[in-house]
Amino acid sequence: MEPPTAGAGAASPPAPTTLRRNPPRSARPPPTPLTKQQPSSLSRLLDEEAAAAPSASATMDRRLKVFLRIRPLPPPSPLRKSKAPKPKQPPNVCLVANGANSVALTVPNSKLLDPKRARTEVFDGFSAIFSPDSSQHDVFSKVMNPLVDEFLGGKSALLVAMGPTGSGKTHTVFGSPRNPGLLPLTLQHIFSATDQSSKGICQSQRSFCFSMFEILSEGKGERILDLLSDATDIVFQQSTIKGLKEVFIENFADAKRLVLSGMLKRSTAATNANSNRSQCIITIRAIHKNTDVESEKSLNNAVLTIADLAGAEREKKTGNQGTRLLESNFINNTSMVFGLCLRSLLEHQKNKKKPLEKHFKNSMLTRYLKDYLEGRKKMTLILNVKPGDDDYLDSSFLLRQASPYMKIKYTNLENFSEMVSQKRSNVSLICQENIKKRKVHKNEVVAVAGKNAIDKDASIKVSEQDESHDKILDSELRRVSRNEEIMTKFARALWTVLKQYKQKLLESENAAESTKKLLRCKDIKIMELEKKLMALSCSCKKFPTVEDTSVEQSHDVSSGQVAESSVSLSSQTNLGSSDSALNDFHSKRANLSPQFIGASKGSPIEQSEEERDELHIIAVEEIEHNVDITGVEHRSTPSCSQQVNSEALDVSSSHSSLQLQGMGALQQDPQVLSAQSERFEPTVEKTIVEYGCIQPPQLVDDHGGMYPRGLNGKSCPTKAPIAPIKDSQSERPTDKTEDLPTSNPCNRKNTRRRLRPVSAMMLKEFTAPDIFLDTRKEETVKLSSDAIGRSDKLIRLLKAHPPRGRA
Ligand SMILES: Nc1ncnc2c1ncn2[C@@H]1O[C@H](COP(=O)(O)OP(=O)(O)OP(=O)(O)O)[C@@H](O)[C@H]1O
Repeated sequence: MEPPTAGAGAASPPAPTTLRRNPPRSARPPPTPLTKQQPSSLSRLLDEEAAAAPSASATMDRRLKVFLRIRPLPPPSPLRKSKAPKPKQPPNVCLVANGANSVALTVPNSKLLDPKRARTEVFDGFSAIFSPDSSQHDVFSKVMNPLVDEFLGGKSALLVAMGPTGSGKTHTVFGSPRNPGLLPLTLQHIFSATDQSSKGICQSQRSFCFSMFEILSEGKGERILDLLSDATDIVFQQSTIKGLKEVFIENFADAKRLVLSGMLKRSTAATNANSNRSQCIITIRAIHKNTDVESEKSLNNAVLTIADLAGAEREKKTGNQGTRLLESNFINNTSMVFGLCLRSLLEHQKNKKKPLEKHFKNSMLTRYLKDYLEGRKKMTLILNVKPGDDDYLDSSFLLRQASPYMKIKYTNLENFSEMVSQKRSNVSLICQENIKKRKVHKNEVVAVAGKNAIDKDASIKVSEQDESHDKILDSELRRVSRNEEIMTKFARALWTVLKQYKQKLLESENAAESTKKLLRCKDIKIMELEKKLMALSCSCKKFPTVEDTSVEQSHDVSSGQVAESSVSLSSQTNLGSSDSALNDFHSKRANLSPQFIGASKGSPIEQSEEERDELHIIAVEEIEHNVDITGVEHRSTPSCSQQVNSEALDVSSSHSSLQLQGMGALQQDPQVLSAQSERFEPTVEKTIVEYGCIQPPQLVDDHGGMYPRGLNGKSCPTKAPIAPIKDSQSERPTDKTEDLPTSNPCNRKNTRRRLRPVSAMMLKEFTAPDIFLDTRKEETVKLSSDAIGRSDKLIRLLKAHPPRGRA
């Protein structure tokens, strides 16, 4: 029967796709001489190169060895055995060994998207493939025996068992009493070899230290548990474990007992997969007891390490939760970090420019195995896999992850270790020399530098240190100078700002000075106005008291002044200078207006009551008119004069009221006048209290005499005083009886209060600095206090000299 053609392919199943990973490299055959003649120089060279070139097996030896062990399929469960009928077909297997160094992984039908397109992956390049029927001894002989030999030869070695959970890692490493694993077989081999050597092959006597511990998760961290003791103070420091118990083992029986006790202590947790939840590490350290120096050197520091990693697991499969989930994460994380370290090493070996990443820092296990993961010591991997279809994903993941590791090379391990030790010794020597040389002067060091190599290195080191020191100093100086420059600029800017502020301050001081001067001028003006007002009031007071004296007319003396002069006369009479006042009045009389003159001439003394009343009315009107003129004048002057205006109004109104009183007093009986003067006393006091020492009730004239200036209308409720100026202006009464009731004390008071805020406001314009306002207040207070004293004096004088009424 002919094979199916391409055209008949539709009826036959499609050919499976096969991927090959890590195909074995064919070693280049050594060149063979063409003839048996005398070899030429070229052929000699080729021969030498062939001899120098490593053989294929030697190349393979230098690579990281990766073994694959396929565990047998688990036997059917007893329940299945008893009840279910025995399946005719064996369970499907996805992983089969298809050679000495390769396996084929076929995607199971259940995982195929297209069942017609089967897919198989072939993984080549393993050091050996152990089929499910392989024994522990087979594994030991191929995997462990070379490592033990190297260990006994003085080289450290590491075996790591990797694989998914339940794949047979623990079985491979520890085995069972009936079927011992790699560790028991190794111990047995070591002690059998030691026994042989002790029987005469080697004169040296060896002993070994055995330790066993595990790294397990604790919360979100990791911790170490010693499996040979109950010590709890175990600390991991720089790839070494402090506090870990190391037990001397001198024979296989002791070692076997220790392994069993450690196995019992190893923490296991019952998960669905019933797996170990920790990374177990066993170390065997060789100690040479002989005094032979060379043997001791070769055996020292040789450690054989076997690591049984916890199996990576999928959460979906195990159904872990809570703490178990944390453990699972820890296990998977450790496996991942382990793989990353090896991948980084491979990348670094492929391309030296790529740095060797420090992934080992991320896990305690990888930190402990740092030297192996960085390629300084030799390591061997044994991958444990399960061949069933159900484990396809785990097996595929592991094979894909680990197959690249086979390309990791261990080249020049001895040289590397020698180089490292040499480097370390050099470094220590240099450090010692540096400590010494630091005490010596730099020139002396340079002089001594040429004597020997160590001294040379030391001097170079010192000079390098000096250079670096100089560089640091330079950078520091630059930084300091930059800072200084910045500070200088800042200080300049600050100085400029301060200057500007100083200038502004001077300007404001000048403005304050000018304001002070202006205020002084205003004060002077106020004083002058007050004096003028006083003079006017004095001249007005003298008119009505003396009527038989001829006076000359004066253009600046008004009838109001004449009216006021009557008050002045009465007051002056009260003050005890009636004669001089009369003389003065006579002289002033000459200046009176013609109408007054006529009036006085007509009936100088024998004036009827009606005429006198008319004269009084005229006098009052004239006073009001005069005061109105004064008020208008003051209002027309700017701001500060408003104060004067208000004061003038006060004065004029007070004078008017006093004038009325005085005139009334002239008409009344002296006893009545004295009674009225008695009523003045409390009135004056009340007025002082009301004014709050702001408006002085009296003023002093140029001659030191005191004149009544402001007696409040309240003091004479029975006698109505003249109405406030504003009222009198607007409603100038033609009838005296209508005017009197409107000029009550209350109205007067209100008028005064209305004027005060205006004057205060205007004053404020000139007294922006508070200090001047305060000064002004002080002056006012002083004047008020003086006025109080004077009013008291006036009252006393009035009491002592009551005004005399006319006969
Ligand atoms: N090659 C083998 N031959 C016979 N039985 C095996 C083999 N490999 C494993 N087994 C059995 O499979 C079961 C699980 O094996 P083991 O405990 O070694 O798995 P594991 O990989 O260590 O799991 P975990 O990582 O979870 O601890 C054990 O009962 C063991 O006896």
